[in-house]
Amino acid sequence: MTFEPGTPPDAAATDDHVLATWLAEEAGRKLLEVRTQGLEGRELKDAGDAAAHELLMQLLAVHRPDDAVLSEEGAESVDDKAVRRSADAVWIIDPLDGTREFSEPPRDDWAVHVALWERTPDGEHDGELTAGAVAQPALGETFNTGQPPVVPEGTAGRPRIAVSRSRPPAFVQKLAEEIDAELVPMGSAGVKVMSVVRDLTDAYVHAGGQYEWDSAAPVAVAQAAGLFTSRIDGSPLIYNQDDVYLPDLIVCRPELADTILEFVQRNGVTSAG
Ligand SMILES: Nc1ncnc2c1ncn2[C@@H]1O[C@H](COP(=O)(O)O)[C@@H](OP(=O)(O)O)[C@H]1O
Ligand SMILES: [Mg+2]
Repeated sequence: MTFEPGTPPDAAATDDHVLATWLAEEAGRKLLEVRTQGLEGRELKDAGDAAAHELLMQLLAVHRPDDAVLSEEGAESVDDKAVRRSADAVWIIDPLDGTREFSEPPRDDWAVHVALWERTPDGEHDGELTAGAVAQPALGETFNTGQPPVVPEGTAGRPRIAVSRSRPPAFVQKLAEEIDAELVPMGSAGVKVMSVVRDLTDAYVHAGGQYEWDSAAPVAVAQAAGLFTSRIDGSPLIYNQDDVYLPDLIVCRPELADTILEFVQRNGVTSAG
């Protein structure tokens, strides 16, 4: 059966958490369909990126016509950026995070990210993340800020650190040796953050490059679940900036934060990794 977008729950008209969750799940359904079309490699990656982006843009135009959108797959013009920077509400989306893993069925470590940034004129920064959802369609799970996940009690004796499958930063290897942690490779920034939420790992530490869309929705969910989140220098993660390059982050169980921050500082780790 060919995918047709459905209609969101009534609550999505006024509840951004519900809309974010529904959008991530609809894009996930679309991506699962694309995966059945017999494409491989680069063609499958490109088809997935494009299909999920177009669907989310179309649905946001219908359901939140007044809001701006920042998408990994959208080439942002100077005018688009001006609109986004002056908007009161900006959806920050990564239609397909973990594109490489999406193109390697039956891997399930890829995700759809949908986050909402809202302006807070009296806040310390221009605004903050106020809603988000991370769908892992091949797992049949969506994590969201409306019903924040409950992080289980830590089960691991040794800490486990989620890292990129394809480009694990060298300093994370050194951190793991120093604190006797195990490295757990997997695709997708969203999946790595959700692995901390799900107690499959205890931390995700990254530097060396990433963009706002790679972390916005996962960080919104992690914050709602009570996890520690920051840049590697301990400063807050700030979204909807002029330059959307946001190359480093830490998401971890609160009890690990001091250890990781102290390691980063002592070893002079920079956002370049
Ligand atoms: N050094 C880097 N520079 C730019 N983007 C990076 C990066 N390392 C990871 N990313 C992005 O972060 C996401 C997770 O990567 P990884 O699975 O290797 O941890 C990927 O998003 P996309 O799949 O949306 O491109 C990837 O492009
Ligand atoms: Mg991404």
